[in-house]
Amino acid sequence: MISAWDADDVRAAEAPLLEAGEPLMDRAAFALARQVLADLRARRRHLRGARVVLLVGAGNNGGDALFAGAVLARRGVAVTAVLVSDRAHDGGLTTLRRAGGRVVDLAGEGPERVGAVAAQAARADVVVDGVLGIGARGALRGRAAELVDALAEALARGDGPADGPGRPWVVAVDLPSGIGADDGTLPGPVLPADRTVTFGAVKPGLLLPPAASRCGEVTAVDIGLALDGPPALRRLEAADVGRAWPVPGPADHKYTRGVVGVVAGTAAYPGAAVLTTSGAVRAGAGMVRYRGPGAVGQAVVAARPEVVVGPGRVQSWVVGPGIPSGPDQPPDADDGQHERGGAALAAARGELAGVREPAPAVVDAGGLALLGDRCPPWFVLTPHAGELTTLLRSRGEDVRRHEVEAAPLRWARRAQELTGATVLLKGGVTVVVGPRGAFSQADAPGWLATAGAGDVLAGLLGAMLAARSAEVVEQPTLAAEVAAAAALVHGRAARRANPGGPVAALDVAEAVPATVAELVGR
Ligand SMILES: NC(=O)C1=CN([C@@H]2O[C@H](COP(=O)(O)OP(=O)(O)OC[C@H]3O[C@@H](n4cnc5c(N)ncnc54)[C@H](O)[C@@H]3O)[C@@H](O)[C@H]2O)[C@@H](O)CC1
Ligand SMILES: [K+]
Repeated sequence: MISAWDADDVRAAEAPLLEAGEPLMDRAAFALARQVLADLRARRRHLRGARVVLLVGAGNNGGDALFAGAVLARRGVAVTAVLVSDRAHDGGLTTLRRAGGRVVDLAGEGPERVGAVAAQAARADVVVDGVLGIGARGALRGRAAELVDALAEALARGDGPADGPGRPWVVAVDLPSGIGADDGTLPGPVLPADRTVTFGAVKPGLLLPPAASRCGEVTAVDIGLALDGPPALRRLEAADVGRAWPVPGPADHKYTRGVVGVVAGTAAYPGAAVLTTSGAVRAGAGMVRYRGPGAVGQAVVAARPEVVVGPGRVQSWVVGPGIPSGPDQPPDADDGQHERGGAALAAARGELAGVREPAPAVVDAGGLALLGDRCPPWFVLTPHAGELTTLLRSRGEDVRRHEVEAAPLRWARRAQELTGATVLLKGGVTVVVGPRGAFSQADAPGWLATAGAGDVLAGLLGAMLAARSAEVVEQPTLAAEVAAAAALVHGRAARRANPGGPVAALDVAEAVPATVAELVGR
């Protein structure tokens, strides 16, 4: 598991150590220098003659870069520090100069000089981005913004060392300067990094869209901070999911494995019913019950003879894939699925006459229009950004889709607060928010963005919730963890279905059993 802490928590953990005189910056800078040396060695035969440009801001982030630059200079690397602010870390600057580093001051310079320096930096072997760290407030401003803009443009054009592999390797210090450390937003220009060396703890912004795609490989360095509060964000890894997977024993039967009830698909969209039930069957549900129009039920059974059509005991519900949601739908276009979905959600709340036990529910697509005012945390909503926008707007938030995409954690959290449910926001990186704690999962290849993939995820998640039905209802935080695990399995199954190439949704479902076997076999 990767845990990430907000900037304030990192600062609070640093404070007592700094007071005690612990050399945190030395540790950070030394680790940064070691990583840059390793990256240089991977790219060229000799350190001597290698060129490193440091982009240096006013604060301690720039200090880290300057001290690391001094270590590099002592190893024979040609180091140039470009100061983008009126101030720079005094000790760092003196140390770099003593080690033989050059300093270029951009304070008071015009756009021409900024352009020339950017062109020089574009010919370095490594650019170290130490403009801003966790002290950043809003978008990069002034000279820093101009330089980063010019350099990002030069790098995108492919200007770079004639004898090198095309362009410099960019290493961000703590985080790519100008991203939102806590929320992964991109308020302004950012120099995309190939690697981010982050100190003390991973910051949530490094794991969250849209900033995560600007961070490259994230290398976390321990500088001795004790972060003992709960992390702001977590990311499950394969071993976490393997450990938690309920592997059946000799005493298990279909009801201990979990029965998934699926309300999905209509005559117009029968495929969603096939894909959702396939996802649930392939994830190892004890049994899958389909609830829907007869003709769709026949298609489901033809594809998956394991599925039982009709009512009966259910330990988790999946409501909504392939069910229309728009107000412009004629009332009979849903083949009775809204009514079945409403009954399923009432049963899942524990409010249906004759149903004693509440049960977890996955609420997807058209099911989202069936939610009441407040939901229990064992309801997992699985919208994409467009559906989340509709949900938020229906609850009074004046928000547009592009705003949701620009700050997915913020808006998933808002939807969690407004509904009480657990929210899984689908995307290239999946964000899950429960009543306490959030996850981000980046397991899926881009190829997974294909019609029907979400239906498979809904079925897969339904099966995972059914297997731990009572626990999920009892522990308000568990649904989010199970949802994050489902996103991991889904993404890995897509990779397994066709490594490096296109996948169809049903192929993803078919790849789930082998994916799970690999996870639990660890
Ligand atoms: N506190 C510590 O002891 C440690 C801090 N470390 C480093 O220190 C960093 C935090 O240092 P600071 O708190 O000095 O903050 P930063 O270095 O992130 O930047 C703060 C400075 O940037 C300016 N600034 C803020 N927003 C700006 C914007 N949008 N455009 C232009 N300038 C802006 C501020 O005026 C301030 O002077 C961490 O990210 C990490 O790299 C590490 O050395 C480890 C130890
Ligand atoms: K930085």
